Amino acid sequence: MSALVCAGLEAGYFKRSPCVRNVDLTLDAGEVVCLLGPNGAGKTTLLLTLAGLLTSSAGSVTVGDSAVKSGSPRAAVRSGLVLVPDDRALFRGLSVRKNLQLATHGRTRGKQALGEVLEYFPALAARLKVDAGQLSGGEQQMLAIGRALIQQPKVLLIDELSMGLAPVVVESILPILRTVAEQRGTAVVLVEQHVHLALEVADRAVILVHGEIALEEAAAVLRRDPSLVEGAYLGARKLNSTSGSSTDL
Ligand SMILES: Nc1ncnc2c1ncn2[C@@H]1O[C@H](COP(=O)(O)OP(=O)(O)OP(=O)(O)O)[C@@H](O)[C@H]1O
Repeated sequence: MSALVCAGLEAGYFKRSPCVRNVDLTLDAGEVVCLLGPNGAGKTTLLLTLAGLLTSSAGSVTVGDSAVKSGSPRAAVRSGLVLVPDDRALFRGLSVRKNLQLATHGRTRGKQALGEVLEYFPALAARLKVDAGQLSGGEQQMLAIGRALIQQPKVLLIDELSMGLAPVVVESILPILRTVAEQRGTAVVLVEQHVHLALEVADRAVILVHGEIALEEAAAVLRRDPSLVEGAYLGARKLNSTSGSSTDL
């Protein structure tokens, strides 16, 4: 059974002009998919819709064998869809420990889950008493991912993992996601601007252009032939040459 099936998904901010259309996406348990695409392609919109923070105007989302109610963050989390948003949404004035403990609220095995997170991110174990706002960008991202992992996601959605981070920091975090996917069977959808780094850890890439899937291909194929990625992006740039994409191909 697939971890996530998204069929004919359509969503956006205005009724008659969806900015994500016809999205069919299936992820197996333990699979890491990087969601790529130029600025404004609809990557964040798709993740927000999967996380129930936007209501879809068409299509369906299924996690395991359960249909997920659209537009309900609570239903999404209960189904196992957990989002790490691009702003990380940490409680900056609370300690690392408190941020993690809050995520254990209402969870059975909360303490064990917290311990597991510290095993994935030993850097956080040394910073438990420090306020989240005092952490480095990389540590904040680890905390945001750690907090999401405490929710025991079946599907982990990570938006702009590298936002504000040096590539070397991104390189240290990405393999941990791979390990999480392999050890826990968590499916991961990763939005990442450093395309070559994302392709190193992903099984598959999905390239969104103007809200629709323009290319879906095994990461190994795209690593061997990056021109396929460039081709999909360039198609978008021809139509939108002033957008100033910040993506690092
Ligand atoms: N809150 C909003 N209200 C109205 N339109 C929005 C809103 N957020 C995004 N959009 C528009 O929706 C479209 C898709 O944006 P989205 O942020 O999903 O793209 P993205 O692929 O994540 O881009 P980026 O890489 O720049 O973050 C864009 O045209 C954007 O201008």
